[in-house]
Amino acid sequence: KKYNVAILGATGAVGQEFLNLIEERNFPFAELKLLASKRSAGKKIQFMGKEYTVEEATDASFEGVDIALFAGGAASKTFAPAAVKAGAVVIDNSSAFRMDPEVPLVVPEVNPEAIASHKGIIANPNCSTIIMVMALKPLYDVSKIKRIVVSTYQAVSGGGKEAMAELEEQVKAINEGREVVANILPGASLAKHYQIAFNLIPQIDVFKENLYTKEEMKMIDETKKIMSDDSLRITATTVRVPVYRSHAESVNVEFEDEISVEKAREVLAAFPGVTLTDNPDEQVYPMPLETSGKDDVEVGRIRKDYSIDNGLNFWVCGDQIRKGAALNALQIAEYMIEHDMF
Ligand SMILES: O=C(O)CCCc1cccc(C(=O)O)c1C(=O)O
Repeated sequence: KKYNVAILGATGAVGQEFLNLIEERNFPFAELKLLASKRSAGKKIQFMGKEYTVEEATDASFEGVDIALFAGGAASKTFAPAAVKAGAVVIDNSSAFRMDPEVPLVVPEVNPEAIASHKGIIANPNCSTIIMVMALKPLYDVSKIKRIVVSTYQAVSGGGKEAMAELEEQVKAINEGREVVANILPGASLAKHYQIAFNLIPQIDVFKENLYTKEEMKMIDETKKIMSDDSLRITATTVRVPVYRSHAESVNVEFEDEISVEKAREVLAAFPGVTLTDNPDEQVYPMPLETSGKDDVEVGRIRKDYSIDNGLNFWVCGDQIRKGAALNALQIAEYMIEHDMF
């Protein structure tokens, strides 16, 4: 069986990755519609030997569409109702519906059982959340998690193509002795912008009343929903780093019971979508340059946290555009096809 697919936000970094993955994974599509804002409409995209013209998204765009892949951003809130009404299943990479009790928030390797309760929209979690829960799930199955402390080192790709271009341009300007310009990071709509080249910016998205950023609160709130455990104690610090495509995260976990490093390595190595990259004797550990372009998240630096009972530390890296966004969303659609849920 083949499915009529629409990609909303087809011209952005995530939209482009959807196309790469649809081809690479032989996703069974019949018709393919590329939708974007008025600004990008009319753009021609070559895909699998055919030329597609990007159309401006309207409510009518979703007639006859079976699977609507939303790359993210504000358009999701605008068009999700019409897409659902047209009978499409929306897999939305934006935060618009993630915390809606009617909307499953899914990482297919972690909580696939949540998909069945969908009412037309399935939410793709925030990239940093996806990457972290891929490592947490196999460990949680061994012993219930009490508390998580995570610090992230997030690639500029999370700020979109423009943020990637900004890093590249700043490095060039520095090498050529030209003035360094910052217009995008830490966020295009924020009042102040800072150089990211050779710098770290401890702000991703806006600050909330509680002095956390939206990105930090997403990791906290979304992880509880995905793990179905509101008793989880989580704190997060999310930082922008001068890396192109992969996010890295330092995670500290306190469990109910002790888990040995050996046991942790065993269950992580066995978990689909995770690669164990952990051998200090050989200086082997995950690095963003290595995980970019790959499907799996990689886990290493696994060690006991001797400062508490039943604690472990680990380091996890994953491609933010791939498993952090487009791959996870496409895997949700693949799961639904495999389990005949359309
Ligand atoms: O910056 C990063 O490294 C990740 C940010 C991802 C992101 C960017 C803009 C808007 C949203 C959003 O949907 O709210 C999201 C999201 O939460 O997926």
